[in-house]
Amino acid sequence: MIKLKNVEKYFYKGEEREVHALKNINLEIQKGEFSVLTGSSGCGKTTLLNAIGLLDNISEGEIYLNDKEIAHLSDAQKTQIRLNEMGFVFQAYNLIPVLSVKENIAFIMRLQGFSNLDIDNRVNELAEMLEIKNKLDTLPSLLSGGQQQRVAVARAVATKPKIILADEPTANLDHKNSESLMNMMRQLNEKEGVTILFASHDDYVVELAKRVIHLKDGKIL
Ligand SMILES: Nc1ncnc2c1ncn2[C@@H]1O[C@H](COP(=O)(O)OP(=O)(O)OP(=O)(O)O)[C@@H](O)[C@H]1O
Repeated sequence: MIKLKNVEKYFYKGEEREVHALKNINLEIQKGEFSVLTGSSGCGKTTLLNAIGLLDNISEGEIYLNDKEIAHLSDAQKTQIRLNEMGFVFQAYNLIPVLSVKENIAFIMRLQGFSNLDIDNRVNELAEMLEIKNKLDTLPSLLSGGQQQRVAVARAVATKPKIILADEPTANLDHKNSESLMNMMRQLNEKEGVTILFASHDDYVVELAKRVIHLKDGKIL
């Protein structure tokens, strides 16, 4: 469903100094995969996730989503693809502090114009699966880190996007919460068939993925 062809990314720092952050990346992610991007700090994991998620432009190459080239669309078209086809989970949970947990989960659904009934049903279904049902009326700041990250996952999957991109989703969690978050993402992958691609340098988290993609110095090993 996702295909990268000869993708290159350069960052320019000042006039001459450049960082060649992605080098000739060729990668295919199939529908329903549960994959992790791994490698040491600075190897390009975030850059690659941001490229696939259309959060940053690539310097060369092509990116396809279901056979449609998406890396060279207009900003407005990219925004539509991000909104309608992708879900994002970041290490800082990026929840909206003034909205309840329920409204945070519902946020993207509201942007997409789902009915109140559909929103209620979906929020309840996810809250049950992610064990945050008794927290729906709470503000995010009153939750633990693990609970906040589960809300972020619920928000990302609420509209049933084609792919979830997660950058170090367990970075701020202890071992127990990391394990529980990974199990929940895996459950979502298996129950709802969501394609998941996440970045992590935590060996223990990497082991829980079904496919491991190693990056080193901007290249896939
Ligand atoms: N905005 C930027 N401007 C200049 N250089 C950048 C920028 N973003 C990333 N880089 C460089 O690109 C390379 C890849 O960085 P990236 O953040 O993708 O690595 P990473 O594998 O995600 O690292 P970490 O595990 O530490 O988050 C690094 O050399 C980094 O310094």
